[in-house]
Amino acid sequence: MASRAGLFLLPFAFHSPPSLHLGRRSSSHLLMEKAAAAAAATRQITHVIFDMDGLLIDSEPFYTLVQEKVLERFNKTFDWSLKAKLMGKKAIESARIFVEECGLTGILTPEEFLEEREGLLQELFPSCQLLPGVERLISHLHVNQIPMCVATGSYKQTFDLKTQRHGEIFSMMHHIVMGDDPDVKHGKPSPDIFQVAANRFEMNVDPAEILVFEDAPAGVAAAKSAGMWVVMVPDERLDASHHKEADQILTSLLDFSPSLWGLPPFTDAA
Ligand SMILES: O=P(O)(O)OC[C@H](O)CO
Ligand SMILES: [Mg+2]
Repeated sequence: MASRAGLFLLPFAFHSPPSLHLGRRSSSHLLMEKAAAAAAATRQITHVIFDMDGLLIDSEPFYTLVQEKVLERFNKTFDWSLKAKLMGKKAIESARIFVEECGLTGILTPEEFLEEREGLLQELFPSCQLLPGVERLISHLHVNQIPMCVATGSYKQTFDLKTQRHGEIFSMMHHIVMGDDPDVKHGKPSPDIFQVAANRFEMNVDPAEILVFEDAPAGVAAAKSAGMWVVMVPDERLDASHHKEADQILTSLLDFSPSLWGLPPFTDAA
């Protein structure tokens, strides 16, 4: 379980391929290996890819609220074990899972569910706020000229609604890849969206020099399949069994330490 201190580094030697995991250790082992891993960190991160929903902006509670509303009509309840399967996926893919898992096949089609959900979300999305630590980290990476981008399962239409108040932050991104991008054949947990995002940086980037920030199990799996490192910032209601694949778990981006990944350290005391 990630320590409440917020920093939990899975034990691995930084020079090993990011997909190699040694599994969990006791906490004392962890602390030793964390120090060893940090000291042995030869892997320099040169580029960063951010997930969006639930990582940069607080849109996930709106998805939960609306999905609860839809289920109320059928006297069914929504829970986090289902949410864990939906997060980060392309809209139509998560809709199919929702209808099937909730036993609504033949009653509500995924397309009908999406239409109802997106209709309810239209009013909520414009009030999406940035999550803690986002503005500080993105501004810091921008000032230090670290290339970064966004890779989100959100479609363009909902992306514009969610980000309309945060133009300055998203303007610091080199590019933004969305769920309805024609080059993204499969949604997370397929690696497609992170591979497309990596290929759109100015220069060829070794996936092992890319750090991904994600909140969802599907996103973490996609980043690992793409051969990248991944910091997971999960909602505290997400069961810890979904944390396994991440290279680091944080309770908030406020706890992120850039120098642990070879990135320029924060200079403010914040
Ligand atoms: O990839 P994310 O986390 O920005 O999320 C995408 C949403 O789940 C879109 O439906
Ligand atoms: Mg997300």
